[in-house]
Amino acid sequence: MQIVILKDAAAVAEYGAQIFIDQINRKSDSVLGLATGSTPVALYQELIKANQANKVSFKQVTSFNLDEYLGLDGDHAQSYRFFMNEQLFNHVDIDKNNTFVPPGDAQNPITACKMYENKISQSGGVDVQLLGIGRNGHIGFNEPSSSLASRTRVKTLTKETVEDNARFFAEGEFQPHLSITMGIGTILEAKKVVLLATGENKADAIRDMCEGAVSAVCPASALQFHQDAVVVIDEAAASKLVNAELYKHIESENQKLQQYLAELPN
Ligand SMILES: N[C@@H]1[C@@H](O)[C@H](O)[C@@H](COP(=O)(O)O)O[C@@H]1O
Repeated sequence: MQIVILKDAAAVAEYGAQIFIDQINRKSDSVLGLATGSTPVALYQELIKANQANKVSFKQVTSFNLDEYLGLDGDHAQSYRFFMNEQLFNHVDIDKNNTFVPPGDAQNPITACKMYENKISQSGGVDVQLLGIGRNGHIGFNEPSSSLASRTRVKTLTKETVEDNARFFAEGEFQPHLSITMGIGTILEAKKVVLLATGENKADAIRDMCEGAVSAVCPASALQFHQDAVVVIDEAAASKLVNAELYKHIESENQKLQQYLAELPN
């Protein structure tokens, strides 16, 4: 795990966005795994800015979102499809036909999950997967106790997650307690994974993910098994890490190495 600790949320968004921009500029038909929640919004803003400044083009990009509420169709203002359109897709040159979000309105959600998995495989697999993290360590909607080998499936949300996400729903409005989410096994197959977290309320989850045992109690800890997982966090989210100084030291050494490699003659 590469753990990058930056001063604030704006720096986290910029750093994360640059990974995606570099990826697309290296491979124009990249397959991106995308995430919702409030944390990625600033990263999406950076991508929109870069697209509008012609620094990156999404014309040949394909995307797969992590998850969706079961029971909401894509026109529902709280659906993750709607969120992605509003926060990113409507503002960049991506072909929306190449953007996939699990169908929250599927008549048969079990079949829909299998089809979603097949679609990811047919696309060649995800090149870079963006992730946020829930306060309880969930990724996508893989709540504690999720199998670390799980595939895309229907998951029940915990009371904590329903409460955390209630802020987006109007009082009395139907709020789903079920979701369709990529599994942890699905996420681990992405060639690269970038997890962003900001703010003190994520500090426990970040500590458990990076320094705790690999366990279904903290689903994000499965990323310890990923060969190329980058955790980009601000000082507040890093505040409970025992080895924060070590990670900063490694990062500064890593940057010197990158600089050295960049200056090597071809
Ligand atoms: N399914 C999403 C997750 O993918 C996201 O990581 C989490 C944290 O969201 P936020 O970034 O708003 O804290 O919220 C939801 O539960």
